[in-house]
Order: sequence, then structure tokens, then C-alpha cells
Amino acid sequence: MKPTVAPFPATRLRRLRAMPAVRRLSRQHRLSVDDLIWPIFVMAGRDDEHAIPSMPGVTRKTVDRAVQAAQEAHKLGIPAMCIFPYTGMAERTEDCALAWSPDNISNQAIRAIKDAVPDIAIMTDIALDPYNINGHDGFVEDGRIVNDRTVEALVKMSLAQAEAGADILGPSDMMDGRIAAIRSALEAAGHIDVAILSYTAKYASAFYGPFRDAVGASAALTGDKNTYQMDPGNAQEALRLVERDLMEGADMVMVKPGMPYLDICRLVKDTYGVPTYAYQVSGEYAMLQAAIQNGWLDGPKVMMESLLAFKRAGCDGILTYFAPEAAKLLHRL
Ligand SMILES: NCc1[nH]cc(CCC(=O)O)c1CC(=O)O
Repeated sequence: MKPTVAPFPATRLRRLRAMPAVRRLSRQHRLSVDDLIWPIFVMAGRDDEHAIPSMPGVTRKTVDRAVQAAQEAHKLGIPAMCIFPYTGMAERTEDCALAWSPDNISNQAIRAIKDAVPDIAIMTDIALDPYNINGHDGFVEDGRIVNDRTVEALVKMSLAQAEAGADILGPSDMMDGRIAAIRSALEAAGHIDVAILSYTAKYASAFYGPFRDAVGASAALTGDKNTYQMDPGNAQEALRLVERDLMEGADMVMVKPGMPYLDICRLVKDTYGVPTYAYQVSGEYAMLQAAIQNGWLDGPKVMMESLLAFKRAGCDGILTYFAPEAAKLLHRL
């Protein structure tokens, strides 16, 4: 559609920018608290929090503190939180058995939060990296990340999370065939209403560095994730992945990272029109915070502008470490 533009001065595009009220009235896209998913990091212990130096303002929290955070998020109207476990070297093994233990820290947090704040949607992460001795999302055999055996483990992990009360499962591993396997296992186990938000177009990105510090994976990780995560040069492959994941039973799809991949968000939304999410990842957060802390960028303004950009690019929601801050601003608190 080509917009109609009468010749100047009949058209003066500045008319609709002349005052705040008219700008509000004519704004096409807006951010709401309904768009926010808040990722949090949980760790063992009680009544404690540890700062993550590469993610200023973000902490790892013990389960009781995570429950408090969920209460705060719920009060702010944030619809969903996503739980990531911190694990030390001692909890990492070659067989990754802790990944599907009903009592791992992530499943403890899911249960505790669902118990205290049943109305907040709890999203999870499905990948072996927090439990793997070598920091990879899949099992490693002879230096290769193996697909099919990993999918079997991911299914067990998914069932344990659904059993703990998770509402939305987030497979972030990028193995082939995992969505179909997880979906059929959920159906067979009676978890018919558990949604899958697939990390569908997840790129092999340098923007995940601070997250790997946060979950304790940086020290463990050997090599890179290039044989399973997407090549940053590819766009059309994202569409094949979205189609594949939808056919396998994903309810929602994700593009990750966010800001450097807004073109992919737009492409996915325009092509499939399905619930589409982006992850404003740890490195994007760190990059903005670094400039904010130096006084080089205006924190609240740059945060809101960066989040609005996702809406303009077609996203239905954003995973962002800024979620509580953004919610407060949206409520003018
Ligand atoms: N499966 C692990 C996972 N889940 C979410 C993120 C990154 C999130 C962020 O950077 O904020 C990663 C890191 C990775 O793939 O190495």
C-alpha cells in the first residue's frame, strides 16, 4: 500500500508531531506491560542474591528471593517470567542427569513461584548447558554435539518442568526434531495445555557472553555453538525453522538475539503471522547498561526506545532484563 501524500503545504507531516497529545493519538505502535517476559537467574541457598558484574542491576537469586521477585512482577502486571538456573562446576556432569531431576534448582523455583503466585506464567529454558560438564546445549561425543540422544534428554527435562508446573516451555537448544518429540511427550503425559515457545531462530551470537557468566557456563564452555545455533549471515533459514517448528507443534516462536536481528522479527511476523517474540539478550542489556552507567545514554529513554523497536518490528512480546524497570515506567511509578 502506497500512502497518499498531497503536495506541500497541503501535507505538512510535522502537524501530527506538534504536540504531545496529538503525537500520542497518532502513534502506531506502543509498548505495554503485557509485552514483557522477565528472565531471572536462580541459585541454591536461602535469602541471598549475587550480583552479576557483566549485567549491572541483575542478580542471581535464591528460590525465596525469586518468589519475592515474582510477587513484585505480578504486582507490576508483568505476565510472565523465565527461569534460568545457576549451576557450579560440581553440579555439571557428562550425563547431565540433573537436567531432568524434579528437585533441581529450576524445578524448585517453578514449584515455589507457582505456589505463591499462581497467576504469573512461568517459562523455562530447555537445553543441557547448565548441567553439562562442557557447557554445551547437547551431549558431546568425540567432540561432536549429538542430536538425537540429546533430544531424548530434552524430552525428560521438559516433562520434569511441566510436572513442576511450568506454563510455557522454552527449548533453546537448537537440536533438530525436539519440538515434535517434546510436544508428543507432553500430550502423552496429559500436559495438553503446556505451551511451547520455541527458540526457533537462535543465532550463534557473541551477545550471549554475560548470560554465560550469569549461569556459570562461561568457565565450562569448550569451543563454540556454531554447529547447532544459526549462522548470523542467514535470514531465509529462519523461515524454514519457523515453518518446521510450527509444523512440529510450537505455539509461539522466538528470534534471538533481538536488536541486531529486528529484520528477522519482521520477516517472521509478515510471513507467518504467529505469536512472535524476541529476546533482548544479556549482551544487548550489558551494552546499554555500560553506556547508561557512563552517563553516555539516558537510561529510561534508551530502554523504552529499544523495547518499542521490537513492537515496531512485529513482535508480540520481548524477553528483557529491563522488564521490572520498564513496567514501572509504563505505570508511571
Ligand atoms: N541454552 C542456553 C541459553 N538460553 C538463553 C541464552 C542466552 C540469553 C542471554 O544472553 O540473555 C542461552 C545462551 C547460549 O545459548 O549460550
